[in-house]
Amino acid sequence: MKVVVSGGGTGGHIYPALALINEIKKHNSNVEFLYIGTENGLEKGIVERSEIDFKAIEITGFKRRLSFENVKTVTRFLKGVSVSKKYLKDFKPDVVIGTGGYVCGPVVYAASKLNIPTVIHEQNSLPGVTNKFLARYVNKIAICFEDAKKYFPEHKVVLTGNPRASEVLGQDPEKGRRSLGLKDNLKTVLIFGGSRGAKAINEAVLQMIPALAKKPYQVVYVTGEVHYDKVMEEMRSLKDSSNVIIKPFIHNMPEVLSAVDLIVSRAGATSLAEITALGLPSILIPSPYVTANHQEKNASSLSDHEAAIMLREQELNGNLLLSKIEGILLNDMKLTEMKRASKELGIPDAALRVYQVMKEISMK
Ligand SMILES: CC(=O)N[C@H]1[C@@H](OP(=O)(O)OP(=O)(O)OC[C@H]2O[C@@H](n3ccc(=O)[nH]c3=O)[C@H](O)[C@@H]2O)O[C@H](CO)[C@@H](O)[C@@H]1O
Repeated sequence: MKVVVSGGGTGGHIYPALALINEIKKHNSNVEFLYIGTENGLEKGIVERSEIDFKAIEITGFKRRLSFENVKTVTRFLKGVSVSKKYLKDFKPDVVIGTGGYVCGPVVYAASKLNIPTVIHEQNSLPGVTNKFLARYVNKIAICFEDAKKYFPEHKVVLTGNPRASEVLGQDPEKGRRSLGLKDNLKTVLIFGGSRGAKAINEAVLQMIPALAKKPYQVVYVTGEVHYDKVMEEMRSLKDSSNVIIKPFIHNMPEVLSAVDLIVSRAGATSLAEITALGLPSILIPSPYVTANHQEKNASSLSDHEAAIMLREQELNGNLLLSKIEGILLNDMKLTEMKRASKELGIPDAALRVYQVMKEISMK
C-alpha cells in the first residue's frame, strides 16, 4: 500500500498526519509513505526527524485584502498542482490524505483530478480555508467537532476526532520526566504557546518567574523556537529561576504530556485533542490572531464543560496567570474534577477511526 500525506505550516496540522501514519503502520506491514509539505513551514524539520520521505512544493496563503500577492498565490497554487501531479504520478499512491494548512490545497486537488481517493482531516470546529475549498473535490472529510459538519457536504463527513489523541496515550511518564530532568515528587505545570510559541504568554511567564522559585511545584516552560533567544536574554536579569525548566521546543510531547498535571497553552485544536485524551486540566489562552477567532471557540468547548479555564490575551499578566495556576494545582478537589471533565471530552480511538475512513475509500 502507498499513502501520500500532506499538511503543514504549524504543528497542529503536522502531528495529526504523523499520528495517522503510525496508525496505518500498525495495521499494514507493507506500506510506503510520501509526505508533501513546504520547505519553510515547521513540517520539513518535524517530518525529517520521523524518517518519512519528504518532498516540497511552494505555496502561500491568500491575503484577505485584494493585492498583487494574491495573483502570485494563484500562480503558485497552479504551479503547486502541476508539481504535485508529477510527484503523485511518480509515487502512485492508493490514497492521499490532507490534514490542513495551505500546502495540502494543491496536493489534494491534484490527487482528485488524477482520480486518486482523497480524504481531508479538519481539526477545528471552524474549518480552515483550504479544507473548505477542497471539500467539493474529496471523497471523505474527517472532523473532530460536530460543529464543523455544517460547513461541508453532509454525505462526506465522518466524526473521527484527532489521531494525535490516540498517540499521546499509553506513554511512559518516567521517560517524559527523565528527558527534562523533572523531579518525580513534585507536581508539574507545562506552559507552551502552541507549536510556534506566543509572545503574550512569554511576557506573562517572565513576570511570574521570580515568584516560581519558592513554589512547591515545578514548571516546564516552552518558549517557541523563534522566541527562545530573546527569552533567555531576559532571563539573565532574573536572579533565581529554580523550579523552571525552559526549552525552545519539545520533540517528545506525548511522553512529556503524560508526566504533567496541568497545561497552560493556546487553544489550538490538536493540543486540545491531546489534553482531553489524557484528561488533563488546562488554562487556555486563545490566540486572537487566527481566522474568525476560532481558538476561542476551541477553548469554549472545554471551558463550557469545566474541563478548562479560559483566559483572554487582553487580561493576561503574570499575577493573574499565577493565581489561576495555583487555584487549580493546589486544590486537589478542583484538579480531580477538571481531570474528569477533560477526559469525558476526549476521543481516544480517533486514529483508528480516521484509518477506517481511509481504508474504506482506498478499497473502493
Ligand atoms: C496560529 C494558528 O494558526 N494556530 C493553529 C494551529 O496551531 P498550532 O500548530 O499551534 O496547533 P495546536 O496547538 O493544535 O498543536 C500543536 C502541536 O504541536 C505540538 N507541540 C507543541 C509545542 C512543542 O514544543 N512541541 C510540540 O510537539 C503539540 O503537542 C501539538 O501536537 O493549528 C491548529 C490545528 O489546526 C489550530 O487550531 C490553531 O488555531
